[in-house]
This record gives sequence, C-alpha cells and structure tokens, in this order.
Amino acid sequence: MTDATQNIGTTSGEGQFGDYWALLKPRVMSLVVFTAAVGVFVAPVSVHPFVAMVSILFIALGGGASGALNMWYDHDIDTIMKRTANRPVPAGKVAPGEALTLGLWLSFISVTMLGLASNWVAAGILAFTIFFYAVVYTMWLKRWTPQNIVIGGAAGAFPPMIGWAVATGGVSVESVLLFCLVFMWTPPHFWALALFMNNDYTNAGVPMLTVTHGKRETRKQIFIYAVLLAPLAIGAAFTSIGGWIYLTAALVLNAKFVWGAWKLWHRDEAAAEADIYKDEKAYFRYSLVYLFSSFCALLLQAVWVKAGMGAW
Ligand code: HEM
Ligand SMILES: CC(C)=CCC/C(C)=C/CC/C(C)=C/COP(=O)(O)OP(=O)(O)O
Repeated sequence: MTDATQNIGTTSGEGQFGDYWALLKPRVMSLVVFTAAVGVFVAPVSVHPFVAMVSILFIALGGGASGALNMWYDHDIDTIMKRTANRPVPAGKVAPGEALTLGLWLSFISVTMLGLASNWVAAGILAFTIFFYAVVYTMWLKRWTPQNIVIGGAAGAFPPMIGWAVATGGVSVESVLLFCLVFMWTPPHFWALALFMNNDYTNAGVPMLTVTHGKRETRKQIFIYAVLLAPLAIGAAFTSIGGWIYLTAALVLNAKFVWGAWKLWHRDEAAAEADIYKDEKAYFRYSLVYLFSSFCALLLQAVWVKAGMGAW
C-alpha cells in the first residue's frame, strides 16, 4: 500500500514513467473510478458502450489529475510522513512544478474531453470534484480542521454522481444517495488508518482527529459514522437502484462494518498498541472490501433488473 516507485537514483525533473504514473495515485483512484463506473451502469438510461468507456477513462484521468495536484501541494508534509516520504516529489524524482503542470493539464484535458464525450453536467461535476479535492480539501481543510476528511470526503463521494450524470445528463435522488454512501463511509475508512498512522500526522502537524481529539474519540466517531451509514446503505435497497441482490449484500456488509466499528471502539488502547494495531489495519482493509462489494452488488442488481428479471 504505497505510492512509491522503484526508480531510486533519478534526479529531480528526470522522472521516469512510473514516477509520473504514481503522481496519479492509481491504487486509490482505481476504486474511485469503479464507483463512477457503477454510477454510469446503474442509471436508468443506457449509454453507448463506447461513450461509457471513454467517459470513465476521462473521469479516471481527472481523478489522477487531482492526485497530482494533491502531491504537488502536499510535498512538504509528504516528506515528513514515513508512509509518503518516498512518493515521487518528496523522493526528488519529480520536481514540484512538474507535478503541478501535469495536474493542471490533466484537469483541463479530462474535464474538456468528458464534456465533449458525454455532457457538460458530468464535466462540471468533475471540475468541481477536482477543485474540491485539490483546493478545498488539500490546500485548506486538511491543515486546518479535524473535520477535514468529513467535509473533504465529499470530493471522493462525487464520482458516482459524475457517472450517473454521464448516463442521464443530470442529478437525481438516487445519485445523491450514492454520494451519501461514499460520504458516510469515508470517516470510518480514513480514521481506521489514522489510528495506526497517527505518529505520521502528529509529526507533520496535520490536525487529524486522532491528533486533536485522541484515539478514544476517533474510535467512537468511527462507530457513529458506521451506524449512520448502515440505514442509508440498507435503505438504498428500496429505491429504484435496489432489489434483493443488493439488499442481501448490504445487510451482510453493513452488519460487519458496524460490528467491526463497535469492536474498535471498545478496544483497549494498550492492547491495540501491543499487537501493532492488527484490528485497526484489518478494519481499514475491510472498509475497502465494503465499498467495493457494495458497489459490485449495485452493479449486479442493475444487470439482473436490466435483463428483465425484476428487482424482487
Ligand atoms: C477524503 C477522503 C479520503 C481520504 C482522506 C482517504 C485517505 C486514504 C489514505 C491516507 C490512504 C492510504 C493511501 C496510501 O498509502 O497511498 C487510503 C487508501 C485507500 N483509499 Fe482512501 N481516502 C479517502 C477517500 C477514498 C475514496 C472515496 C476511495 C474510493 C472510492 C478511497 C479508496 C482507497 C483505496 C482503494 C486505498 C488503498 C490504496 C492502496 O492499496 O494503496 N479512498 N485512503
Ligand atoms: C474524479 C475525481 C476528481 C476523484 C477524486 C476522488 C478523491 C477526492 C479521492 C480522494 C482520496 C484520497 C487519495 C484521499 C487521500 O487523502 P490525502 O490526500 O490526505 O492522503 P495522502 O496523505 O495519502 O496524500
């Protein structure tokens, strides 16, 4: 789980392809793009497969662009944090100005091309998402408030709405619901990681909740968001994008998400430290399985319904 590349030894400004690729945060963005793709396919309007494919590609490019802008701005704190120290910019493989240029160009290309390939509502939401992650979250919230990832999480929640807009040209209750699923999922996802990466954030002076309010409060907040997410996620089964396949998956996935959060909350801090945050790491990994599986279930449900088999 690292963005580091293997090109040790190149000097600033002489990065290799792998270094520029790493600037796009490909691993994180793969799941982001998947949620966007599901947004395209669960929408009630069929899109030409070529338009769908090209649009998803440009959403991916926009996500990558926002990652490069984030790595440009954050290279000072990325140098301090162990997890990020060997990213291309802090490692001296790519000059900060290059990351900025790449981010700006890819933003421009992705938004323009998405507008031309699908529609300008989708392109507008993509532009706003890039702005929200790169400027609102990275440049402002991240270094200012422990609510950084709660508010900033909106950036990661927009992609399914972009996908939905690619198909329908607009926004609807269902696409807002998809937004809410990712939005409410983000705090447990990130704070689980913050519990075992707290030293990094403390050293870099980033006011994550674990740093400002401590791990006990963070554990409680993870549980609260998991509990708030569950009825939304299960409730989605009873909307036009739901049905029995999704409901079955949502019941199992959310039960495990809430139960895991409950256990994290009641975990003794000394015990957690003694076993090097095994449960916290497992919960972070499960957060990824949770989101991926929930969106897989939505996709499967849509295929089932579109094949004429009915939602229930
Ligand atoms: C503000 C919102 C979010 C924050 C602050 C956040 C934070 C993080 C951090 C710090 C990591 C570790 C990354 C690394 O070491 O490179 C991570 C990993 C990951 N995140 Fe998030 N995340 C957010 C939203 C999302 C969203 C919306 C998605 C997908 C829909 C996502 C998917 C992933 C994936 C797939 C990984 C694992 C990457 C790997 O294996 O290297 N994250 N997240
Ligand atoms: C289509 C589009 C524009 C999508 C953007 C989606 C998006 C905002 C994803 C954010 C996920 C992410 C990498 C957060 C990392 O936070 P961080 O920057 O604090 O983490 P770091 O310490 O690993 O850099």
